[in-house]
Amino acid sequence: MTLLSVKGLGVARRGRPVLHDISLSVTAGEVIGLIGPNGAGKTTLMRACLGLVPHHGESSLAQMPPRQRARAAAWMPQSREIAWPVSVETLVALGRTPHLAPGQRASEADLAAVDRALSRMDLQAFRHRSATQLSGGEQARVLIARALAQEAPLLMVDEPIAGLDPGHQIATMQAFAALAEDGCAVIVSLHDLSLAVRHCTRLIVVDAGRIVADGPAQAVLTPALLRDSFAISAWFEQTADGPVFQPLEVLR
Ligand SMILES: Nc1ncnc2c1ncn2[C@@H]1O[C@H](COP(=O)(O)OP(=O)(O)OP(=O)(O)O)[C@@H](O)[C@H]1O
Repeated sequence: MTLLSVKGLGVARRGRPVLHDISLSVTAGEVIGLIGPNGAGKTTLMRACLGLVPHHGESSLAQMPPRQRARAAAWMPQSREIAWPVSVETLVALGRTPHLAPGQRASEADLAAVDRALSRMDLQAFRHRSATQLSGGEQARVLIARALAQEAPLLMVDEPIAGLDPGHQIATMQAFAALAEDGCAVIVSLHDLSLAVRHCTRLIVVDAGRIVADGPAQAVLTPALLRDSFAISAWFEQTADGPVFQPLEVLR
């Protein structure tokens, strides 16, 4: 099942084109790692797909009315700001808003979705803590949990694992893989190519506002692409423990 279809998407910022002619489709079961150097256009691409920035071209999500879109896709932006000192549980429950009519209280099913999200992000012990009093990494996990609680078919997350400790980085990527196995899809932007290689079914490389590669890690992360887009060399092997990727040198 196709969960996102994009054709000829482009974005200009302050009159300068930053995204050019992007076409892609996302299918249930995929964990797509959106990778590329700083300023390449990853955030802009996700925001344009969601209709959050002016764009030209087509995105199936951008065309939906906001309420329908919020049920079709959950979005966790890069900004980690939590403004209100509400409990973790209350904040994560906000993820259920698209499923509630105005004034409607959360049902047993909504509370169960909140529990699942807290559990997936290892936050049960934090349930009653004030979200503003958590560490940066803990707050990031709360915001991921809020997006998970939405239980939308497509999850779009912008650098969700930045600032998480190694165990929670791996567990978060595994949670995304489990969602995909359950028939959802995930688009995750990230800079950690080692984790991208191990946990994503597909990598999309954005460079200077264009998709320059799209496919399985082995086909995408060639020495030439790593040199041209990331200016690095790397060691990349299929091992008995799965694919292992280690950046080695800067080539510039
Ligand atoms: N509001 C804005 N006004 C002007 N230019 C912008 C704006 N937002 C983004 N840009 C520019 O658009 C380009 C793409 O930015 P974007 O945030 O999408 O990159 P990114 O790939 O997500 O980068 P990073 O890995 O550093 O988060 C950059 O050149 C950036 O400076």
